[in-house]
Amino acid sequence: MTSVVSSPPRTIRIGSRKSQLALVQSYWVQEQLQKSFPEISFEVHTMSTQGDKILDVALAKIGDKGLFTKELEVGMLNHEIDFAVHSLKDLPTNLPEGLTLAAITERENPADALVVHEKHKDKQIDTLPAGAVIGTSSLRRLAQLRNLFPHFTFKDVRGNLNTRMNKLDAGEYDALILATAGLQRLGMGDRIHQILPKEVSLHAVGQGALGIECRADDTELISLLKAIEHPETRDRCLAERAFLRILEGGCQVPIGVNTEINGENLTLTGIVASVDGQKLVKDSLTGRASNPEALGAELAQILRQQGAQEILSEIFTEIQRGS
Ligand SMILES: NCc1[nH]cc(CCC(=O)O)c1CC(=O)O
Repeated sequence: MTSVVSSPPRTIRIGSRKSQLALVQSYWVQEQLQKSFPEISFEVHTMSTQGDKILDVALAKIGDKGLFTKELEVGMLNHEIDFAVHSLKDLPTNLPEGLTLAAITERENPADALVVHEKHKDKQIDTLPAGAVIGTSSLRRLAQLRNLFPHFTFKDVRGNLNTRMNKLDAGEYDALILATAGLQRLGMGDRIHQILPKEVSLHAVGQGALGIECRADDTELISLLKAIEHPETRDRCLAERAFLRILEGGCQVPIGVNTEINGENLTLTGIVASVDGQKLVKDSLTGRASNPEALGAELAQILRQQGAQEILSEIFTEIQRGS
């Protein structure tokens, strides 16, 4: 037989955080790629990120973006790993020089979910009693719920999903607000008591989707990764990310979105709220799904004209003062 010159089979190293959710997501991506490319070997390499180490400080006060992604990005730039799997909502809208968002996978239900203590099993978000202690670590959830339900008490909650559930079941909270997608991926979908409608809570940008980041010059890998991209999720998430990119200014802020695709059209709804839930700017825009980033940017400008910038500037000043 004549020998054929071919490049040696490539091993592709996937970088993942060590959290249970991150591992489930990374192994899912590995499995999908392995099915599409049986001749390539895909290995998962784990790394701790800053966000995994700081567990006792409210996330909103740490304020820095990229808390869950930085170490993985350094690993890619140093060629220790080839790509990283992120919960898209944890991936900053501006990536470091040299890296790119290569693919976005099909999203789970992006909505927030209400999880209740057993004693409230006959209740919904709008029938929980006054003074009910609601656990959330997100300013976005806090602001929107405070606006509609000022009679609740809101308390920060950190730790992995099991820790949070244990705190709820032990009676430290009456209910928690968590991402539907995270609960489903970790096999705790049965704890979802109510999926919050978009009138109650607009979800985070990119919630429920996975973002795959790699070196911008690794064109071979980028074309492989397209095999697991979900075009509709990508269009929706690119509109959401463009909206956030224009509005944000350096920390976790109460910004929520919803997107829907109808045929050729994409509808983006966005909200910017003050942390006390008193001020709230919300609007929707429909345009061609083929130009999602322009739509996101345009909605951001519309909300700015309606006062979003004042709300955001106030939040940045408060955080800088350390309040
Ligand atoms: N901020 C932490 C985080 N990052 C991704 C998810 C859940 C999965 C997802 O939204 O994709 C969560 C937990 C939560 O918000 O309840």
